[in-house]
Amino acid sequence: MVEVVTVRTPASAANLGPGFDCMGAALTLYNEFRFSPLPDKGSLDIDIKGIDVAHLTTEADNLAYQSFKRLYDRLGKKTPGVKIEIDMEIPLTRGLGSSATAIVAGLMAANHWAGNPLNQMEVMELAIALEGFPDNVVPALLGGCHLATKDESGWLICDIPWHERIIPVVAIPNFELSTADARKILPSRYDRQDAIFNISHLGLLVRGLETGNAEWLKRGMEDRIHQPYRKTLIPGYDEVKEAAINAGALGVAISGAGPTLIAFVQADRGTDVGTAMVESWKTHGIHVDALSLMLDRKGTTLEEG
Ligand SMILES: Nc1ncnc2c1ncn2[C@@H]1O[C@H](COP(=O)(O)OP(=O)(O)O)[C@@H](O)[C@H]1O
Ligand SMILES: N[C@@H](CCOP(=O)(O)O)C(=O)O
Repeated sequence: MVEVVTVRTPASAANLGPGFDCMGAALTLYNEFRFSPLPDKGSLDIDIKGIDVAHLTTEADNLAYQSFKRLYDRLGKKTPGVKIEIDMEIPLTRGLGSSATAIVAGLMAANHWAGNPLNQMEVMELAIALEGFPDNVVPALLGGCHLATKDESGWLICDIPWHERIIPVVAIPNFELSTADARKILPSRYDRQDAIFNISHLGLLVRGLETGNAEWLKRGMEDRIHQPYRKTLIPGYDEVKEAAINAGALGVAISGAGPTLIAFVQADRGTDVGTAMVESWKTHGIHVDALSLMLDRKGTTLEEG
């Protein structure tokens, strides 16, 4: 008999500038998913509360259920009846990895109910395949800041040291930008100089995160693979970024596919930087919530009951 399980999964900021489709960090903002058994195989009941619930389906195409079912399909087993209660804290479609939380939670719960036939790496590979890129699901699952790369021998996950004085501040505008739409506008080929720019800046960013070095962080969050294209979808991007830097941000980048911007600050500058971003966006008629968060170091947790 399977038990009720509660899965708590953190938000994530992917890319962090030059780490497009490979690097991301888990943040202390969470969605919670409670899975309870229903007697009839294949039956489903979904109940969602919290932020942005009106935008989510409670039918079988819900991403948490799709992911839950995907694991049973992979095992060649019939999906058991399940009630999923979701408590949303992470705003939807804003570049904070809400889709990754649904994928990771569905897979983790199903794996647990099935008796853990897949190890953590196998669950992660399934999650990456469902999301299409690794930089949200990997930090969401493991916590911390991670880089993921793949070659013919499979995925390799590398943890990125994070200086304890670096605080992530996210400014979340009140409009949505779907990741699919924000990927469509990217070119499929890049100039060699742009590739070199990104490779060198990712190196700077990694060392900046490790040491807290302000110059390395500021320049290390620049990139030429996605931000120059995506900023055209984010009204006020240049001004808001400048306002954050003037208020003391160490560096600023689009969080994931946007429209949220993430600034790194030193401990005591979170409020100043958040307020500067809110005020700057206000001049474009855009309401913004600014949150001073921390790096989540635990990743996804699963508890019985
Ligand atoms: N808690 C959730 N439960 C079910 N589906 C979710 C949940 N969170 C996100 N999703 C799905 O993910 C989509 C948003 O994904 P995406 O455009 O990648 O934005 P984000 O940056 O928030 O991940 C939603 O439209 C919805 O289909
Ligand atoms: N690397 C992806 C990350 C998307 O993150 P999300 O939180 O916006 O879903 C991309 O940049 O497309």
